[in-house]
Amino acid sequence: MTIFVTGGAGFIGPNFIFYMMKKYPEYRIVCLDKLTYAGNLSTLASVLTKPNFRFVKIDICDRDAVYQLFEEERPDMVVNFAAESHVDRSIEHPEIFLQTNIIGTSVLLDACLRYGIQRYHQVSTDEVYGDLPLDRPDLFFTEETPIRTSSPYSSSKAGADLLVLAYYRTHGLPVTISRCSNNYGPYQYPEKLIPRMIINALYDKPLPVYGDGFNVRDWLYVEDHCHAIDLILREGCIGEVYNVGGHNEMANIDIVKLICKELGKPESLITYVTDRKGHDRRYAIDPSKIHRELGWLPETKFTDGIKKTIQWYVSHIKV
Ligand SMILES: Cc1cn([C@H]2C[C@H](O)[C@@H](COP(=O)(O)OP(=O)(O)O[C@H]3O[C@H](C)C(=O)[C@H](O)[C@H]3O)O2)c(=O)[nH]c1=O
Repeated sequence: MTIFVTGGAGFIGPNFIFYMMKKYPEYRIVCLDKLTYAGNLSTLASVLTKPNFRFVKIDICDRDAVYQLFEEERPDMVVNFAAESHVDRSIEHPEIFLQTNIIGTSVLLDACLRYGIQRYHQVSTDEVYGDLPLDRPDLFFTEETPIRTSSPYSSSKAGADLLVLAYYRTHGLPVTISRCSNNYGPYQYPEKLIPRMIINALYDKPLPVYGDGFNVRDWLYVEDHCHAIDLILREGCIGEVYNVGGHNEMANIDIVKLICKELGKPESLITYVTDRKGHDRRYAIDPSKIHRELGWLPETKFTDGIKKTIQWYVSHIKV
């Protein structure tokens, strides 16, 4: 079994590589990564010299290079984590997001068609469903919730999802899609809420909270997400979408206060700043489909996951 993991030097990608190499030591993993600002080859140091691992610096938009790699390796599966993922950056530079997230996906799909594949899995996001109001805690995103994007980032991810489903319908390509909620854990680039707040707090720098701080996200520990993708690869139905959520809604301000408390830092570091344009209010996933069909549930309690995450950053940052 050879698996291509794109975006494997980013955040969720390397966590998935470690998860799979530990669980399936007989698999060959080929990591494809462009090494953008958010990628870091040293993350993969512990696996780089393993005989069943190969790293290839490659842009998934580079059709010739991608085809060449498919020719050499003939992968059985492709799991596509490669994406520009930061909403704020997508507002400033949408074109990079359209390029990597849509064109890159289309190149991978074409390569899968050309060389044949057992499974193409697209790692997507709950942001394709838009947002939910704060005063309707009874509402959740299901797989039937209409696509209704807010940002260039989520629009590019929705476009990619539609393309993936079109390759299933048109060509019968064996695809699956997972739409996850906000991930947290080790190796996340510190532009995202949790690592940014941990690192700023460690340096006693201001903690910039957008708007009123009451926007809600549904936090999922990255290892639980990796487990869900593994299950979808093995037992998921071709052509299906699975929502993967932490069932763990929290307001941003509560997370920032918790981080201050865990690190023994004063809440006076918290600074309210101008809100993100088009800022989604609340994300909340109904994970009942993946639970019912594949038996998956998030296992990591937020109180444990956030402690592990803080500990990881503390041990990797020199203050
Ligand atoms: C960086 C930052 C963020 N925020 C707020 C904005 C959001 O309400 C929340 C989380 O923001 P973040 O940018 O970490 O993540 P989202 O915009 O929710 O999107 C994330 O989760 C989904 C599922 C993806 O698919 C995205 O790729 C991923 O970036 O904290 C602040 O208040 N201050 C800050 O400095």
